Amino acid sequence: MATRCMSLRTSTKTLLQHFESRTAFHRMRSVHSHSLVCPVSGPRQFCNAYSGTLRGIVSVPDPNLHQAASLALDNRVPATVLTGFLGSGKTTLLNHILKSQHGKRIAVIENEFGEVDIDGSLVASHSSASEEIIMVNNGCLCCTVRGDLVKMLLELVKKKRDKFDHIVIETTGLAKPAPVIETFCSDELVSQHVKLDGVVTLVDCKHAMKHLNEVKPRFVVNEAVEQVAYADRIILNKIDLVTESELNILIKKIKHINGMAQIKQAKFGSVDMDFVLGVGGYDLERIESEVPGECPSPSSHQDDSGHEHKGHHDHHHDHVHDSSVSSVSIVAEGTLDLDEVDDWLERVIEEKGEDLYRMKGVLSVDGSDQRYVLQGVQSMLDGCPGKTWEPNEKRINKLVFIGRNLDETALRKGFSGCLVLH
Ligand SMILES: Nc1nc2c(ncn2[C@@H]2O[C@H](COP(=O)(O)OP(=O)(O)OP(=O)(O)O)[C@@H](O)[C@H]2O)c(=O)[nH]1
Repeated sequence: MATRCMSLRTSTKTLLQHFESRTAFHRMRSVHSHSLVCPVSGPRQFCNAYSGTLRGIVSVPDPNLHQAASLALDNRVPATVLTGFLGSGKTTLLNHILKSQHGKRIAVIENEFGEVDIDGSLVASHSSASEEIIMVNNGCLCCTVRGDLVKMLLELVKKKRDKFDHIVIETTGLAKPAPVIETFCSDELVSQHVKLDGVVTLVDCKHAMKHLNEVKPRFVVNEAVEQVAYADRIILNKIDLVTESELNILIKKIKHINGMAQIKQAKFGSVDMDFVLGVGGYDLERIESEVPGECPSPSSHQDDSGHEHKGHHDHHHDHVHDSSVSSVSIVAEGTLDLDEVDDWLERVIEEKGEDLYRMKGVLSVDGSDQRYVLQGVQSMLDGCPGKTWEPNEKRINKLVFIGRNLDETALRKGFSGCLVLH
């Protein structure tokens, strides 16, 4: 049975220990009492949210509870977070989801600013009666009503678990996705019953560029950028309102921010349901198909500041700090010293703090015939051994980082430092 860790990165050698101890959960816990390990097929117990400067593994779950949980198959209910700027088409997509024939019973959590639940009535009037629609009013899920989200998720799974198969959470257009995502990891009870399936971001093709380019005061988050950065799936909606060249410029911009998410174009949120539901964006088992095999912008590209990078396939040019949110993809052949990777990623997380949004990777580890897959959200890391390399297969490492002020040169250097030279 493979093991998995989900941890705040403080102690060293964690990845290595998880890799080496993948068949020995109990041994693992005693060897590395700070780690949080659970079987790959069982429910993730919880992980720890970053809290200020406190960086440590907070607790180890009760072994009995953990064992019981690991025995049960993962029957947690999947949850999709629907995000996107004001008016981008979230409610339109939600109605599409509720009316489509996907065979899933959907519970909806709506988050509406203001006292009148307009979106709720819009959704309710369009959908069949079987869906459960819960409103969270007067606040934004990402801040004031995050506790309400926890309460609602728990109420849903405890009292009505047999009535639905999937939860869709529509956030307000001004919501920051990170705190909502963290709710699924940092709340122990929620993570026992609900698993985050994916973050689906709606982009209003007509107005997105303006919002993405908006310069905010220092320390003020550009929500539109963050919503794109955290997405597992991006729907470029309202394509009927833009020209092809406008659309292409927008796509380039979005891929620069998030080189990992799959993108689809749509009118009135009309996309296949398997693009939205059952994404598995946080499943280590599916990481490999999610990590792109190439750098997202192989040709020369222009960033927000308008300065051009004479890029080429492997981006080996000197890249100064990009002050915006962007993604850096590393695709390179070779084998890595997992111990070094562990130290390096720990340093990256320490240094970047909350500026590191998302990370996914498939690594070739020295001395092992299995891939090592990992993913992270901010300071949380989750990793485990994956599929076996074929005997003659090229061992290509793929790593994608999405965040603010990413120093591509430093990331590439850090990665190279972990390669084993034979
Ligand atoms: N032309 C056009 N209009 C669209 C499209 N998708 C949605 N709309 C319209 O855009 C408006 C806003 O759509 P909503 O689905 O309410 O957007 P929302 O993201 O839920 O809006 P907020 O809840 O205010 O953030 C509605 O009038 C929709 O009918 C599209 O693809 N093309």
